[in-house]
Amino acid sequence: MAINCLRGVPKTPFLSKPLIPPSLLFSRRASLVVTAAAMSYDKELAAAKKAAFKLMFLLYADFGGLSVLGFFSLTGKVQKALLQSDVHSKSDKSPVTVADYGSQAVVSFILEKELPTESFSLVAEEDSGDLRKESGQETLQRITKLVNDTLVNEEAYAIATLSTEDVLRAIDNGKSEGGSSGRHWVLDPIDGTKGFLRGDQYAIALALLNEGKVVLGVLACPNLPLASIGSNNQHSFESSHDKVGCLFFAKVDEGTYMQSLDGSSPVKVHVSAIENPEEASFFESFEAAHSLHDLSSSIAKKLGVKAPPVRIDSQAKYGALSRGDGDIYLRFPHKGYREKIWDHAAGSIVVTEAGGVVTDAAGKPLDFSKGKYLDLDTGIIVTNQKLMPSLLKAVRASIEEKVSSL
Ligand SMILES: Nc1ncnc2c1ncn2[C@@H]1O[C@H](COP(=O)(O)O)[C@@H](O)[C@H]1OP(=O)(O)O
Ligand SMILES: [Mg+2]
Ligand SMILES: [Mg+2]
Ligand SMILES: [Mg+2]
Repeated sequence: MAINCLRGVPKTPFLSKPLIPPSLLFSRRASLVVTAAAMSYDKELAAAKKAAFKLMFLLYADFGGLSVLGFFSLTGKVQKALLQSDVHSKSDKSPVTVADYGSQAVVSFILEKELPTESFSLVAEEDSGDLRKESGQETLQRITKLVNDTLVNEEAYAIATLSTEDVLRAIDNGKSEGGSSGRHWVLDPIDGTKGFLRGDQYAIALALLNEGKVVLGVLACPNLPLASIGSNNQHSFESSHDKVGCLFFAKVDEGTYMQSLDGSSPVKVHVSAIENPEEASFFESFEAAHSLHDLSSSIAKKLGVKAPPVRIDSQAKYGALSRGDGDIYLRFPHKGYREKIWDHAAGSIVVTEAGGVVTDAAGKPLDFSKGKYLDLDTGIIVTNQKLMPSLLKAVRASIEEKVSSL
């Protein structure tokens, strides 16, 4: 397996925290240290992984017959074909499916049930507006069935069958505005819906913000092969016989881990250690409408990158980069597009905890504390620490060239 990894599971963070020196006792700093020590986010991570794994099994293309969790009457292939056939268009013309809504309802429901003592705030992509209209009733019935099928084995929740109203409420839990104080979950229920519909890459991306910072992220990529998807290895994931389905997870200061669907232990992953741009490869969006491919290729040329771009959908790019499949991710949306926090929160912690760097085109860290939008300069660039200075230089030069040619 071409992954930079060390086998092992995360250590219990309590054991590695220093004791508080007497001089700090009763001071404001001491209370901050105590608070930080108390915040292991273990149960939050467990809840987030539970929701993401359930959805991975639900959406996994070649699930057929495998009944590890035993909660499906349909095989994955049939299930997924049904989900992919039910597509609607949102007001911004982007597609939304029963899977997007169903995934948001399932995550919202599981987080609330698993973390009953915490106040619950969720910033998520979908809302129930269209499902409350007459024209949305059939779709709402299908979503409700999907959610009930997914939760059927959760006896511990002691729930009766969920009604359509329960499902609408679970989706609308995602209406929080986020911000710089308190805790907020951030969810993209299906990131890369176009990739999902094509049978290519997509992700379920869930992160937790605390005081405006991402402290935990789970990125489930049901179609991502366990083997590297480096630049010489582009193929149709659906037809691949390789093992597919990877879940990445990261907690602040504890590294990034990857887990497969077969129940094996998580492996620690690292970004690549490449220093020479000539040996580097880069990821960008599959959809040209999502990112300026000509700007990326000008940057790559200036840097001296020789390999062609690896074009894949969704935050699977962050996951692949976190395990060293590629070295750079370039994202330059068309003018006027505003990036949302749910498109980067989980991916960014997965990469930074694996040793990488995520900034805007000006080299500033992403700021997740401003509500549902990221307020940033021009684009998003991701790479390892060694390559970042020369990448930033190439980005600046290419942007200047582009501006002066207009
Ligand atoms: N016009 C756009 N420009 C940039 N990103 C977009 C645009 N429209 C949708 N997106 C979002 O970009 C992300 C996918 O980008 P990519 O696959 O190119 O990396 C998704 O989050 C997608 O939303 P969605 O979550 O609805 O799929
Ligand atoms: Mg969408
Ligand atoms: Mg998205
Ligand atoms: Mg989405």
